[in-house]
Amino acid sequence: MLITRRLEFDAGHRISTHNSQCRHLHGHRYVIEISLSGNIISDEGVPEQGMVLDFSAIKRIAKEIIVDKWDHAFLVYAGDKPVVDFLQSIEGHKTVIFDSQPTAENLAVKAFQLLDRAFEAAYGSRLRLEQVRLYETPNCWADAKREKIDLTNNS
Ligand SMILES: Nc1nc2c(c(=O)[nH]1)N=C([C@H](O)[C@H](O)COP(=O)(O)OP(=O)(O)OP(=O)(O)O)CN2
Ligand SMILES: [Zn+2]
Repeated sequence: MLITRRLEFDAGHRISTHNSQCRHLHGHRYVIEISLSGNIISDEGVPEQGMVLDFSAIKRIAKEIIVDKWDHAFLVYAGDKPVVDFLQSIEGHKTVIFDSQPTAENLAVKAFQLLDRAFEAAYGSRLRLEQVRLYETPNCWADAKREKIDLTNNS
């Protein structure tokens, strides 16, 4: 069985190497959809009877690991030096520095790597993170699927 929980957050970014609009500082209402596979719990009378996992448990982990950290932050590539320097000159600014450009693709992969570790720590082999879908706009999204991404570089 596959279940999915959707959450939303706001963040700023730019793609410093982009050849058009996206090189400018701007923001998005991002949407993240987290899909997990597992068996439906059939134990009689337990709170999660009939569920793979309570959707609120997915929300709790996603908020702690991704949403609360990225929401109202500026997501910036470490190699985008002018912007990194600018953001660091603002005392207390909420900035998240990535080792790659903050495209929908790279953010989906990063979210997958972080969430995979968290769900594995919490639920072991009972559940498996299968996909993280990240919408940058209602019309543009990227899917990080387990079988398609590198899980070795997840620092
Ligand atoms: N493959 C990717 N292409 C682009 C990315 C990306 O992350 N991966 N990102 C951008 C920009 O960040 C940009 O904000 C996307 O905006 P845009 O292409 O304008 O998307 P819209 O949904 O707003 O498009 P409309 O045609 O205006 O509806 C660019 N490319
Ligand atoms: Zn953008």
